Order: sequence, then structure tokens, then C-alpha cells
Amino acid sequence: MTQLKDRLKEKIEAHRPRIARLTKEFGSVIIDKVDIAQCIGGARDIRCLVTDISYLDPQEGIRFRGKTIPETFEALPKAAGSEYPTVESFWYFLLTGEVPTPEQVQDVETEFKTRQQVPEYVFQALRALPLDSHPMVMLSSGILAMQRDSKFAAVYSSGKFNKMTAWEHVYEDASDIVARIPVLAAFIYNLKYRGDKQIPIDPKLDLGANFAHMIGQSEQYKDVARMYFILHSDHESGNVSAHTTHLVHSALSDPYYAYAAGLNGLAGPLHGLANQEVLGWILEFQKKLNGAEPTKENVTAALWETLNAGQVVPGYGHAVLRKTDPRYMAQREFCLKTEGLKDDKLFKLVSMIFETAPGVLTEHGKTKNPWPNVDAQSGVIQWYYGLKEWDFYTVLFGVGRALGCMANVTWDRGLGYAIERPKSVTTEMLETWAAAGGRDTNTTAAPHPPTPKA
Ligand SMILES: CC(=O)SCCNC(=O)CCNC(=O)[C@H](O)C(C)(C)COP(=O)(O)OP(=O)(O)OC[C@H]1O[C@@H](n2cnc3c(N)ncnc32)[C@H](O)[C@@H]1OP(=O)(O)O
Ligand SMILES: O=C([O-])CC(=O)C(=O)O
Repeated sequence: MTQLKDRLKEKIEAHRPRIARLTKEFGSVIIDKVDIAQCIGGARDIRCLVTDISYLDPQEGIRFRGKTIPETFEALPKAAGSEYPTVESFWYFLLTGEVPTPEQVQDVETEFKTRQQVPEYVFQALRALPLDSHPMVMLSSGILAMQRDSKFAAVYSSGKFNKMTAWEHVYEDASDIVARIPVLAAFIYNLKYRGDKQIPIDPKLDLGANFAHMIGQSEQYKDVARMYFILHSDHESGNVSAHTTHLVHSALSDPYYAYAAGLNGLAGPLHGLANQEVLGWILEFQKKLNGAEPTKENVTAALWETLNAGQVVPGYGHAVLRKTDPRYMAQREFCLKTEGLKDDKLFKLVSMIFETAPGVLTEHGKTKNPWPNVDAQSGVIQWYYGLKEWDFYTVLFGVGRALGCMANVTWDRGLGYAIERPKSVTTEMLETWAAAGGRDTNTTAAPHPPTPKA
């Protein structure tokens, strides 16, 4: 066993009695209620998922293992010669909740080197897709294609599945996915946009730096990759990509099936694809400016044009957050401290939208949160460093999100969480309960819709 897997074993075994006690002794304690609006409106705010990997406060934003973004960046060991931690150190931290020592980080780096080879047949499968397939289709297909390597599925089908040790095989798959996904993403980038000119892995580099190397990027981009993957890793359990991954894995589908499904959710424009939409929106607006400076007036007019056309302003609003996303702020601070980027035209436009959009959205009066989310700020950084193919941006998100989703499925199995199966009701039932002022929870029998007459 590696140091990380060993430590994780201790952590999972120490945690199990807490879950057992909660279920056995306090299982009937009520922690939430559900109203009709929540039932129709996407289960918003219903507390019915458990994770210790991250927690999202509506005002403060995300904490990874109890730490805010600045605290996380501060606490973790840094990559050599960099202000940013390696993704490997963050992976150790997400899984165990402990800040690793430099030796423990080195151990994960060494472990990832043995895991990061993507099988050749995966590349062949992706080459068989039409080149104009969306890169998220390629990423999701690539992950799914690797399912034949699943150690969890192999153990299950061999008849040796054991509930207490199942997490160990999930950990193996999860680690393989995390180590391989940047290599897969770099392959897709080179296939789609660089005429299939592939760059081999540099075994001396950490995960973020190697991704930068494999897409032919600059030295400075290595930190961009590390920062980006860490910031996009996790956002508690209810978001579409994390929840889908958890749901699919709850049927004991292995991590490859589960994460391919999660990626398909991330590809939605209201979720991860919003970063691509943001860049598209900004460039369209810039084109219309025809060389003129962005001002509060012309940005206001463009925002209203989008809203009046019945569209959402991409990168603004959030299902849970009610303040500016700290991931937005972390990336904005990166821009402000980076020579060249802080005076970049597109960054200035993004800043002007930040000054303007919350007021416009408040006046529009629909969204519960007029502030920017992570997607409003991420694309401009990629664009500045020359990664201009914005339909690729959600792939970057998918590389980062693998960290959170894979840490979560490892713990899901460690704690033996059940197959997820919420109850659905009919519209007629809702109407009956609406008329009665609520559902009588003392009766077990629910009103059934009348049997249609023959
Ligand atoms: C990584 C991420 O996934 S972060 C989110 C990325 N997505 C985006 O940036 C897309 C733009 N934003 C949105 O569409 C939404 O704010 C979401 C999907 C993020 C959250 O949706 P909800 O929880 O339903 O938001 P909320 O309760 O505030 O929505 C109320 C109304 O305001 C509208 N609204 C919300 N955000 C916006 C926006 N940015 N622009 C215009 N209208 C908006 C909703 O469409 C909804 O309208 P409706 O009543 O006509 O259906
Ligand atoms: O939390 C959400 O619903 C969406 C989001 O910001 C994320 O998944 O990163």
C-alpha cells in the first residue's frame, strides 16, 4: 500500500462508527422538510446528501476540508519554484483532510507516474470520432472507453466483492482516473487543434506542469493549470456533476461509468459549459464594439439585449451561492497580480462586466444571486495564455472536477453509502396535498391517481 492509501484506510475505518451511530441511534432525527416548490424546483436547499470533502456556504463560498481557498493555497506544500501547490498535494488533502508533508506529496507524485499511461486503444477510439465532435464528448468517451481497466468492476464480476474492502478498488480506479485525465485532455487538445501533433509525457513533471507541457504551453501556464484544477475540483455534493457521479456510483457502477456520467452533466450550459458561453458572449460583444472602449453604458446595453432576448447572462447567478464566488475572486486576484494580464483588454472587459452586471441583474429582478460565479473569470486567463479554443474550457473543468468526484466516490464506498433512490410523486398528489395544506405524514398510504376508465 502507498502512504496515502494506508492513511486513508485508517481514516475510513475511524470514520465508519460515526456513520453507524448516526444511522442506528439518531436515524429518525429530522433535519429538513420538503415543500412543493422544492419538489418542482430542482430539490433546491434540501439537506439530503453527506460529504466531508467540501462544504459550500451561500455567503462565504467553498471550503475544502474546512479550509477557504486562500487557506488551502497557503497550507499545502508548493510545487518547486512556485507559489501554488501541486495537484498531487491537494489530492492527498482532499482524500484525508490532512496537509501532507513534502515526502507524502512526493509519494503521490511517484504513484501517479505509474498510473498515468492512457491505453493506446483509447486514443484510437477518439481518433475514430468526427473531429468536430465537442471535446466534452471526447473526454467523456475517453473515460468510458477506459472502463475495461476498472479494478472495481473486475473484483465485482469475480465474485470477490466485499463491502468492507470495496473502497480499496474504487480508490485504485479513482487514482487512475485522476492521474490519466490530464493526459487524455492533452491528447484531445492536440488531436482537435494541433493537427494530432502529440507531445509525450514528461515524467519529471507534476500533474499540472505536465499538462501544460503536453499542450505545448509556457512555463507560466504550469501555475495556471495547478490553480485551475484545484479551484474547479469540488463544490460539495449537490452540483450536477458531483451529484451525478455519486448517483451513478451508488448503483455500484464503477468510477469510470460514474465519472463519464458526471462529465455529461458538466457539459450543460447552466453548469460547466458556462465558461465556454462566457467567452463566446464576451467576444461577440467585443466584435460589436468595433474597436471602441467598453464602458458602463455599452456593457449595460449588451446585458439588457441578452436578457430581453430571454437568455441568461453566462457566468452570473448560482443555485446556492448568494455572493461573489471566491473562485472568481481567486482568479481575479491572479489576473491583477500578473504583469501583462492585469492590463489585458479582455480582462478589463471582464472587470467592467463585474462592475455592471450585478446592478443590471438586480434591476431585471429574477435571479436570486446577481454576482459572478467561477465561470465568469476562468476563460479570460486561458485566452490570455493563448488557449483560445474556448470549446475546450469545459474539458479543463472536467480535469479539475475529477479530483472532487473521485475523492467522493472513494469515501462513498468507504462508508458504504446506499443506492440513491429518492421518492417521486404525481402532480395530482401535489394538488391533493396543496388543497389539504400539507401531506398527512401519519398515513403511510399516499393518494393514488384514479385508474383510467377503459
Ligand atoms: C460551475 C457552475 O455550474 S456555476 C453556474 C454556471 N452557470 C451559469 O453561469 C449560467 C447562468 N446562470 C444561471 O443560469 C443560473 O443562475 C443558475 C443555473 C446557475 C442557477 O439557477 P437557479 O438556481 O434556478 O437560479 P435562480 O433561482 O436565481 O433563478 C431564478 C430566475 O432567475 C433567472 N436567472 C438566474 N441567473 C440568471 C442569469 N445569469 N441571467 C439571467 N437570468 C438568470 C433564472 O433563469 C430564473 O428565471 P425563471 O424564473 O424565468 O426560470
Ligand atoms: O455548485 C453548483 O451547483 C455549481 C458550481 O458552482 C460547481 O459545481 O462548481
